[in-house]
Amino acid sequence: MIKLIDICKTFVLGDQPINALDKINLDIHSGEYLSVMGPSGSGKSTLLNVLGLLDSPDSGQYLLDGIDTKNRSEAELAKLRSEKIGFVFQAYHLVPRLNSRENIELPMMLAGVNAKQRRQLSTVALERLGIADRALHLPNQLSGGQRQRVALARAIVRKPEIVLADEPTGNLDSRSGKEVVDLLEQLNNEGITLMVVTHDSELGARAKRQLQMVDGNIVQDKRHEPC
Ligand SMILES: Nc1ncnc2c1ncn2[C@@H]1O[C@H](COP(=O)(O)OP(=O)(O)OP(=O)(O)O)[C@@H](O)[C@H]1O
Repeated sequence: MIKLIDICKTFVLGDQPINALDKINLDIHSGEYLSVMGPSGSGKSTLLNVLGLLDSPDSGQYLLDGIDTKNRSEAELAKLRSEKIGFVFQAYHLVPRLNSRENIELPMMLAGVNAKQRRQLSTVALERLGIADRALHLPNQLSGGQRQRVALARAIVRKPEIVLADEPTGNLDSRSGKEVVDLLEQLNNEGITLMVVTHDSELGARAKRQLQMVDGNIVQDKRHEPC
């Protein structure tokens, strides 16, 4: 489903180049559940951003469902993103002046989905995430856990093939965090590929495949042995 070949991404701060991704090679198959761990600055978020087509690599090849993502226009990338990828971020990234339903519908609106279909899909997502009674609330009228549910509803509303989650429980208390993880894992059980970046070793250990990054390299790629 995903193939990264010799992916490099360098940031230059002053005259100091930083190899955030240093020749990354990675194959991800449909339905996998991966965690990405590693020290701060090791390249985890950069990897997620490249996978999510939010950032482009400087060199190397990224194939998504066999499609070479290189030299694509922003419109083509946006289409691929909206059809195939859902994002969940630590800071939720909800639009403050839009209510839950509007936040969930916003990416569909930008993608040109008609109002009736948007309404149908957002209703299903709101119910699925247990926040139907919060449809008209603004983000600042919601708890952290509820905000993350809205963000999750927005991520899955168009049934993406892969959900990329960057510290999805980072701002949540342990109970809300567990609920969000349970929801993500349910999605994975239904076949969605799931990749979670986390500093939380307990959360990372739940994934069936665990990647460890150091200095822009994947230094460990461990799979759970079945009992
Ligand atoms: N936009 C940018 N400009 C300059 N340097 C950047 C930029 N984004 C990331 N970096 C650098 O690239 C390296 C990798 O950053 P990245 O955010 O991917 O690490 P991370 O493992 O996700 O860290 P953390 O766990 O702290 O979130 C870091 O050294 C960071 O300072």
